[in-house]
Amino acid sequence: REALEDYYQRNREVIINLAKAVSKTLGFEENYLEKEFELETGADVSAMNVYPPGFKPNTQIGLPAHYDPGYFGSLIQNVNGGLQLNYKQKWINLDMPSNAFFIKIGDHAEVLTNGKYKSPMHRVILNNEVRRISVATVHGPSLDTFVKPGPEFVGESHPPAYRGMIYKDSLEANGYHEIDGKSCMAQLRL
Ligand SMILES: O=C(O)CCC(=O)C(=O)O
Ligand SMILES: [Fe+2]
Repeated sequence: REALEDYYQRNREVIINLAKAVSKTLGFEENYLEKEFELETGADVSAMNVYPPGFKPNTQIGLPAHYDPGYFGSLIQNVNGGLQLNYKQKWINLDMPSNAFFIKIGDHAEVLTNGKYKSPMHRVILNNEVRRISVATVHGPSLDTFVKPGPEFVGESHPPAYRGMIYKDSLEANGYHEIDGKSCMAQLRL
């Protein structure tokens, strides 16, 4: 329990610092994302996943294709291999050592940036030999935050590509992170 608390605390420090760095990269002041997503009361949800070894060589699905809500998603795992990201309609294996920390863009960063940043579709393939354990955390805005494309990302050549929604409602649209291939993105895309 102590180790987990320590992990989540440090995890959040990294995430908030990354939010500052990304805000600056986007050309804003460093608290831009923290303000837009009201991160003082941000809602993080974490899942600990255990995947058994597979029986057939690298084909069995451990977790079907889906998108994650939130602005960033972070991941640690005990063995390399398993997570695949969809890029240009192809599945790419994430090559990530077991001592690494992986962060990806979530659906609500895609909405805020009006599609400038993309939330990758991903899935998990069972490893043949070993059991895989992962801790995946969805870093979300405050539950009451209304997330819509930021005015800075909308213009004549960039009409809004997503509708706005209260974060809590988009979690509901997402089936509260039930993995069934469904995503709030289907309802947010215009
Ligand atoms: O176990 C993993 O690598 C990913 C888990 C995941 O995508 C999730 O919990 O949303
Ligand atoms: Fe996921």
